[in-house]
Amino acid sequence: MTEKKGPTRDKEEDAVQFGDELPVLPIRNAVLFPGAVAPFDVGREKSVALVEDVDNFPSPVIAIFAQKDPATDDPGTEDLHQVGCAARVLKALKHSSGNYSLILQGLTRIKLEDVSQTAPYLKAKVKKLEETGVEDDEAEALSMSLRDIAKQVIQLMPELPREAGSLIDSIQAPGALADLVAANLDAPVEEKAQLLETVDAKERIRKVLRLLTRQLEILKMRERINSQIKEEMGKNQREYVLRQQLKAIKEELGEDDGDQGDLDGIEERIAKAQLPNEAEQVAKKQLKRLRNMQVGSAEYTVVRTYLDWILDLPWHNSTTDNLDIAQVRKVLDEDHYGLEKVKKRILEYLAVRKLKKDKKGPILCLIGPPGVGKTSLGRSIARALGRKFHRISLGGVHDEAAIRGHRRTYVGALPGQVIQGMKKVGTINPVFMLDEVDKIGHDFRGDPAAALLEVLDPEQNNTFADHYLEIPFDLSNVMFVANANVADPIPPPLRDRMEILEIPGYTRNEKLAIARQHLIPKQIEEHGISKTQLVFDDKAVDIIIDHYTREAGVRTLERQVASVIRGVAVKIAEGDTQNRKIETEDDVREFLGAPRYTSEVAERTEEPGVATGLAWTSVGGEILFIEATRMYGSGKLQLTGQLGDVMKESAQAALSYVRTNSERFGISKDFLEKSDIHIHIPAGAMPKDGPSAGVTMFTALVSMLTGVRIRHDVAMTGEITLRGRVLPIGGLKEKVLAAHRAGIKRVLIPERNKADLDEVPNEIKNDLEFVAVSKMDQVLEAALEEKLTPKSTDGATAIPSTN
Ligand SMILES: Nc1ncnc2c1ncn2[C@@H]1O[C@H](COP(=O)(O)OP(=O)(O)OP(=O)(O)O)[C@@H](O)[C@H]1O
Repeated sequence: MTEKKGPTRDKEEDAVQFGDELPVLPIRNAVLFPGAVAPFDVGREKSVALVEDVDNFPSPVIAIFAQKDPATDDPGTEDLHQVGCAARVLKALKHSSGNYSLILQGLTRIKLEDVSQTAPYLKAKVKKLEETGVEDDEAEALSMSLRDIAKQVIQLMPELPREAGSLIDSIQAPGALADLVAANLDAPVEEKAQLLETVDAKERIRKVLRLLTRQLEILKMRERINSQIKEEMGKNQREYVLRQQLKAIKEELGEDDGDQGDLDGIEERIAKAQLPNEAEQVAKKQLKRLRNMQVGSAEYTVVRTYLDWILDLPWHNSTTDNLDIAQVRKVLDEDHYGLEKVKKRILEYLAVRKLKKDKKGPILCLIGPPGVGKTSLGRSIARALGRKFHRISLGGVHDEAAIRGHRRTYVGALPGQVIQGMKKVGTINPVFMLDEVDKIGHDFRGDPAAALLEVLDPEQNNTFADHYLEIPFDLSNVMFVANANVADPIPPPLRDRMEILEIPGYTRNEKLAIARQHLIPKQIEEHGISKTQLVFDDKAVDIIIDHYTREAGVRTLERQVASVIRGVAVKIAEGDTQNRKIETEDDVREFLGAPRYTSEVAERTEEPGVATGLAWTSVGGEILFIEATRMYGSGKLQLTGQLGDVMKESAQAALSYVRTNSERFGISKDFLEKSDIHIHIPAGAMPKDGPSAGVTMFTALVSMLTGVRIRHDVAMTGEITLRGRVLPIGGLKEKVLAAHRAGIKRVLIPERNKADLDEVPNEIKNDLEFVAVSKMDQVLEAALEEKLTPKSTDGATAIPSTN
């Protein structure tokens, strides 16, 4: 739309007089409409001749016809559209080149008729075409919509002059309005020529409306696209400008904006890292992505972190194993006292590894109560082999992702503990300790045990797939060692892959030796005290073991020793130069306060009706007291102390056996007639179950009913039957150790458990008297202070007034 409009179109053309014959000026690529004022450049020979002759015309009016084909240089009438526009030459400006610029004002539609002259320029007869079409309501309505749409178009075309809108308002005649809009339409010459040919005003408006509406749609679309682009550009531009500013500020402050350099650094690292093929491909691809990303965007950070993970992993780094078995034995002995069986098995395991290079072997799993040195044995194996050590705690792990990581699509995703551990140790062959495999759980987030199986399986673990990493990682050189408190809860598929090595609790003498040889020297050194400044006498260590700890392992013992040493350290730091020897009860009390545990067996079993039993828990063996009492009632048996079903049933069985044999034991046979019996096992917060307390409950009942006390130095364990037999139980070794710790002298064990005594250390066996029993009568004989006298009369034992 390059034409400029003249002012309103009045009936001026009618005033213009022109004869039938007019000089013809062919124009290319444009159509002149009546009422329009437009500039034209004229350069063709004939056209220049025409312009130069204008002054000789009776009036400066010429005929303008558009060429059909703009390429025709010397058009005849057949090359022109047959409808054109008479125009007045308002101005003719001659250029130095000889060309002219004309300003023409379109006057009226004309039709080309006969040619009267072809040289020096075209002249032809023309016929004025009168506009047809009545100015009725329809014409009015059509021009209103034309005005409307034209205004919308003007709004969307900021390049048009502001007055265009008011110009449209000022033209009333529908035909003239159609011409005005047609002249300014963005349409091909062919279509404009057709508009010029349409003499009927209403018809013309319709055609213009069609073209204009199309233009409006195109403009709206352009607007939409523009605003979208602008929006995006705006965001990018803003970020770009801010980044440039940030860069400038950093430069001003002398800070290095090393992102690009950073990426070059990564490229170098990839080249040097000798990654496996797949990892290298991935790393290169990610680096390429990174280079095309906005530095500091969220995505950039994610990719950058991922690349760091790939590059930080030990794909090749390894330590050389020291498989000198004698040397390994020396290190294990240096770190741990005793544990002969376990150490022997570890040495065998390593010896096989030395001879047979394939890495398939069972996973060693150390099982025992807390503080017996399971974790520290793992550390010791690593030290002996010269490998790095890493510990993964599985206690309470419910989620598969803890082992195998989260997919990178998660916000804040990370690899699982295995890959994290590999990065931390930095070698492909560390010793990995899987802590507390018995505490592993599973829920809706997947089964960590299944993931762990994949980690441990030598068939699969050379291509371990972490969800975050997504590149296979070789774990086949890792030596896995597991530990747990008890074997039962370990998921069976995992247990199948493991070779269980049991570490029972320590005896008192072993604890003393461990303290003397390991814990005390280690703690003294850790606290920066010299060996002369502080000496522990064995007697003091015994006191700590007996009165300040009650455990199967040595963790509390180590803590208490450390407490004493800390106390001494404070004194030394305060300027006390005196060398100390911790020897007596008072010395210990000075640093540890009053004793925590006293032997309560004697005290508890002072009265009839209390028996000492032996239990086995995940933290080792324990002694427990079973109390029985009787009160007025109607023959009910009440059981308290959080007992499981099996234990309750064994209490029932014990009572039934007493009832069946009451008279033999010297108990009146109607002892239940007017009384209730209550059996309680204190330490009620701890759930207890299993049949092995049957013997103890039976003994407590008989003692209570006969009034004969149980020997305070006797403890017992065993399951009972209604026929009075004693059946074997589990965990004998732990139970015996617990009895020994509690100062018991005589232990009653089921006959069929006698073979298990082989596992009990000799020093303990020497301290204790074992009575193997197969019948309840034997139990009573060995446990009660007095022999029972059978009853032949009906005199029931009195119900105690207290209790
Ligand atoms: N036989 C031993 N010789 C020397 N030190 C020992 C021995 N047994 C345990 N210790 C020491 O006792 C402390 C506790 O051991 P550790 O932490 O390995 O126990 P743990 O069995 O792994 O316990 P948990 O099951 O609670 O993890 C460590 O300092 C360890 O060195």
